[in-house]
Amino acid sequence: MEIQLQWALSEASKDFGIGEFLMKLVSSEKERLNRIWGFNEDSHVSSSVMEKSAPLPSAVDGSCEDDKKIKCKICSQVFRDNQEIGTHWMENHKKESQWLFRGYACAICLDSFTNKKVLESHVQERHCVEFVDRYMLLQCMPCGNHFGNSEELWLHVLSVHSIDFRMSNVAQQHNMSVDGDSPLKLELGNSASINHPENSGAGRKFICRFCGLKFDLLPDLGRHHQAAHMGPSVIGPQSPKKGIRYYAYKLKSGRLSRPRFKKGLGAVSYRIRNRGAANMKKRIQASKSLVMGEISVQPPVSEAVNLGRLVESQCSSVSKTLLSEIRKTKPWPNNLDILSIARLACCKVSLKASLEEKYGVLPERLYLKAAKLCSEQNIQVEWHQDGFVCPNGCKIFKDPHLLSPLVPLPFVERQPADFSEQMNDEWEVDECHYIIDSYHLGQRPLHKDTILCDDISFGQESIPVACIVDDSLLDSLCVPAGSSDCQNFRSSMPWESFTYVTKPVLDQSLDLDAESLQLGCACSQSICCPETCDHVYLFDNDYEDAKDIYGQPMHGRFAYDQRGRIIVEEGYIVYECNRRCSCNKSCPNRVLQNGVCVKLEVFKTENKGWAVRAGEAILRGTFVCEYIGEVLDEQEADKRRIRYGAEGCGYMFNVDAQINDMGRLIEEQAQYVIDASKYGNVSRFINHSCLPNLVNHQILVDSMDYQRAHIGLYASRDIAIGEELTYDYHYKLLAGEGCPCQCGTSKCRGRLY
Ligand SMILES: C[S@@+](CC[C@H](N)C(=O)[O-])C[C@H]1O[C@@H](n2cnc3c(N)ncnc32)[C@H](O)[C@@H]1O
Repeated sequence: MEIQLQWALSEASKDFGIGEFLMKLVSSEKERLNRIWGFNEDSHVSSSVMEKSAPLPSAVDGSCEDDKKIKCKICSQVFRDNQEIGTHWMENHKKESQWLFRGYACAICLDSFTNKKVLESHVQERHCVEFVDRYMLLQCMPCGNHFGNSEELWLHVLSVHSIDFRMSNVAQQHNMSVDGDSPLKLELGNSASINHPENSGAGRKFICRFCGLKFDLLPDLGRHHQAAHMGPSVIGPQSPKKGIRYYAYKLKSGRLSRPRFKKGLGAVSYRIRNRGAANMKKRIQASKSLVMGEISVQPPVSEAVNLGRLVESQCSSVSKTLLSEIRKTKPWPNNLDILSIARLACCKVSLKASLEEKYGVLPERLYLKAAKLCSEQNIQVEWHQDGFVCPNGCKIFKDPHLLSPLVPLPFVERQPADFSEQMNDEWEVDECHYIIDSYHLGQRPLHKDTILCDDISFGQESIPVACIVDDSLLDSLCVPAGSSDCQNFRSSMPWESFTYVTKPVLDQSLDLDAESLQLGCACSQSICCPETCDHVYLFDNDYEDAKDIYGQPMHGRFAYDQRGRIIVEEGYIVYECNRRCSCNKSCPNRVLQNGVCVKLEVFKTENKGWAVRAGEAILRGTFVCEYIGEVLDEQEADKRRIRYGAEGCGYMFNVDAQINDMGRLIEEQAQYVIDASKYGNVSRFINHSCLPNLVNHQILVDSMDYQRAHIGLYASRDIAIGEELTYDYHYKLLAGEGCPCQCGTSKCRGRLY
C-alpha cells in the first residue's frame, strides 16, 4: 500500500488529469464499499447492518448460542475467536485500544505515564537529560508490563488481555434486561461498558466502572478515567503550589471552594452517622467486584482452542511475548535499589552479582548508572574507574569496546535496533561524562567521624539511630560554661538530656475522649484497598476537592502510594488504619504508625548544635519520623514557655503555627503543642531551615480527635545520603534581635524567631 500510494502521489503531481482520475477511483471505490457493507457517512458502524451482512458463521439471535459468541464490546460485531477479534480491534478500534492499553514508562526510573508529553517533561525535569526515544518504554496499562515497541505491546495485549475486547456475557445479558437507570449498570464491562442501541433501546453509552459516570464516546471515558482514577505516577508534573494569598483572594472574592473540613466531635458524629452510607457504598463496591471477578475469568478451553489455531509465525511471536513476560517476572531495580546495592559493592563484579541475584538479568554495564547515582549522592566509589583492581580479588570482565571514562565520548544519536541496545547506550554515554564531572572535579576533603553512640533509641527504633561527631568538632562536646577540662563531656551527650520514646505522651491537661472516637474500617482483607476502605471514604467525605502533590484529585485514593510515600498535598488530615481494623502492618494505609524506616544519624554541627542527617538516600514523600513529645494544651504550653524562657523553647512544636496555607483557612484550628524537651525521639534534633527538605502532615491513627493527630515529617524532595534534614519551624518573628538563623540557604529569612 505504501509503495502504491507513493507511486500514485508522484504520478498525480506530474499530471493533474491523473490526480483527478485517482480521486474518482477512490470515491467510486468508497461508494462500492458503502453499498456492500452498509456504511454511511454519519456512523461508520451500523451494527444492525453489520450483523446481517458480515460473513460470520454464527447468528446474532438465538439465546443458547450467545454464551459461545465473542462480541466486540465496542461495535457488537461477532467473532469466532480471540485472534479474529484482535485483528478487528487493530483495524477498527485502534484509537480505543490505545486509550485502554497503551501507557508509557520512563526507561530510567520506570515511572509510569499515560501521556508521552508528560513522560518527556518527566525525563527532562527528573533526570535532567534531553528527552530522546530511548528513554521511553511502552507500558501495558492493565498490567504494567513494559515493552520496547508497539508491536510487542499489541502481541502481549492479544495474548493476555484479549478478554478486554469482548463484551462480557454478563454485560450482554444485562444489556438486554436492565433498564437505563439501574445501578446494575455499574457492574458492566471491564474498563468500559456499552449499552447496545438495539438491546437497550437507548443510545450507546460507556460507563466508568469506578464511579458509574456515563459517556457517549470511549475517548471521553478514557480522559475521565485518566483524570479521575489514575494513580499519581501516571500523571503530569506537579502543579505549582498555591499560597495563602491565593486562597485568601479566592475567599474574599467568593470564589473559594475550599475543602470541606469537619473537625472535632461534630465532625466525628457526622462521620459516624455517615457510616451507614459508607457501608452501603462498600456493599455496592463488593457486589461490583464480585461481578467483575466473574467477568474476568477466562474459560481455559478457549485458550487451548486459540493456541491450536496459531500458525508458525504467530507461535514465534507468542513465544517472544511469553519470554518477555518471564523476563519481567522479576521487577527491575529502581534508582534507590541500585544505589543501596552499589554502596556496599566492592567492585563491578560484586555489584553485578548482587543485582542479578535479586533482579535477574539486567542491562550490561549497569555499574555506570550505579556510579552515576553514587556520584549524585556524594558516595565515593573507586570501582567505576577504568583499570580498577578489586582488593577482594574479584575478576572484572574487561570489555575491549569500553572506552576509559577519561576519554570524552562523542554523543552520537543512533536508532538502536532493539531495546536492550537502547539501555546499553544510555548507560554508556551519559554516565561516563557525569562521573568525570562530579568525581574528578568535585572532590571533597575527607572527614573522619567518631561514633559516640550506635543507637540513641537503645533498640526502640527498628533502625538504629547513631550519634556521630566529626573529629574536628570533638572538642566542642566539652561543656563550655567556663570549664576547661572535659569532666562534663558525658553530660553533653545528646541522648542523655531526654527520655527516648516512640509514642506521644499525652499530658493530663488535654481533655480527650480518644478511645471511643476511634473508627476501624470494615475491610476484611489483611491489606485494605482504596475502593472499599472506610478511611478513604472518610477522607473523601471531609475533603471533596483534595488534590495530590501532582494536582490530581485524591478521590478514592489512599494518601500514600504503593511504596508508602505520601502523595496528598500538605494541609489535609490523613486517616491511617488502626487497631480496630482487620488489616495488618503491611496495609498501604499504615505508614507513620510503623515508625522510622529510614536510616537517620544525629550529628554535631558547627553552629546549630545537634542535627539529623540522612543515613541513606531518601526519596520524595517518604515518611522520615514523627515529631514525638508530650502533647499539651495551649494553657499548659504557655506555662512551660514562661518556665523555659525564650531560648529553652526550642523543642516545642506548635501545631497551630505549623498548619500550612490550606489549614490556616480552616475554622477550628489545632490548639495543641508537642513538647519534646523531656520526652522525645530523633525528631527533636531536626533543625530549622528556611528552604527545608521535610514537610509535616497531621495523621490520625488512634483517635479521630484532631487534637490527637500525629505530626509526621515526610521528605518534600529527594534527599541525598548525608544531607541534613530540616523543616520550617514557622516561628513568629519577635520584637528585638531574636535568634539568627544559620540555615545558610538562599531563601534564609535571617532569623529563627
Ligand atoms: C528542636 S531543636 C533542634 C536541635 C538542636 N540543634 C539541638 O542541639 O538539640 C531547636 C533548636 O536548635 C537550634 N536551631 C535549629 N535550627 C536552627 C537554625 N536554622 N539556626 C540556628 N539555630 C537553629 C535553635 O537553638 C533551636 O532552638
